[in-house]
Amino acid sequence: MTEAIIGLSASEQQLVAAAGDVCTASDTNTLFGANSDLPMLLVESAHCRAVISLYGAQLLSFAPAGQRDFLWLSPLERFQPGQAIRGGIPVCAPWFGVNRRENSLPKHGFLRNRRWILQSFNAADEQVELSLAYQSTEEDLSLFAWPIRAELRIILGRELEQVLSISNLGESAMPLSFALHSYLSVSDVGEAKVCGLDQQMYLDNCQGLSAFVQSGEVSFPGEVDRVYESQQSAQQLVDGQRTLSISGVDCETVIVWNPGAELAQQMADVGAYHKDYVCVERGRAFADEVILGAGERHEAVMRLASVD
Ligand SMILES: O=P(O)(O)OC[C@H]1O[C@H](O)[C@H](O)[C@@H](O)[C@@H]1O
Repeated sequence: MTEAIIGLSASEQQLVAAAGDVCTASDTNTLFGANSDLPMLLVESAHCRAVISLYGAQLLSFAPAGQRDFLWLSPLERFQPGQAIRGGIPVCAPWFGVNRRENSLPKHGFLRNRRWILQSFNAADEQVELSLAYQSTEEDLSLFAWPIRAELRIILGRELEQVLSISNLGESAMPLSFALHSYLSVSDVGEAKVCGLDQQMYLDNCQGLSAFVQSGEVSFPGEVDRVYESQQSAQQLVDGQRTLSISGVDCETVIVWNPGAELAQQMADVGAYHKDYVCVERGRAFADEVILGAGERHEAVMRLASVD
């Protein structure tokens, strides 16, 4: 057994071994030269290359063959256990942003800071599909009173699909908000535009969540932090020669975020690299929050595709 798979359980190692050349168990030191050894999966198929962190069930890199990475991962990231990884697609749940009932709780819930379990891996001709799961612990109940089970299916082909499902294992109705918080790579945030939100109402998180109406495309002259509720259609991130489409099912809240130069300077893991990404997130938050009855489950799908 090599050092690289020490962080995996026996059943995870079996799944990786059965996948053959398509999947390799690795770690943050091997892949990113970090001073840590968080377990990572490297997927290399005929159609794409991807890196998945078992901490947070976080896809960190996804590049279809012949294309540049869809995702941004901070070059300053240090991959320390218990700290959210800056980049890729963090799973923010069971609440999004500041908890609106108890604002002292950690931002964006706890799922992005937990070790998920690899529960299946299937490689077919056109795509690779893996699923990761997390079931909340006694410790989590002090943060969120309802026990939950979360499952994330990651489907990797020439496009990317993520299916997040969260079940309420408790005995009473549970408030759920969440986001698949995609950090999308751009060549220059100053030139990037997000289309598909014209004339939509948004809550401006830079102005105390006051409501405004979007006029035209979203551009990024400085800090932008906006929440568009109840969006049924797709958005497009236009970045020079590349356009990415972001769409979803049962995740109608779209969050568009870039901290801008000034705020980024105060973020140790962003700094000048804020120019290299735009977040176009999909989830359910604010007016789109879900109330899940005892035993109920919510499933959301997000798709990212290049439309060049
Ligand atoms: O720094 P984090 O906790 O990862 O949050 C990063 C960002 O997430 C979302 O996009 C929010 O709308 C922003 O207000 C927040 O700054």
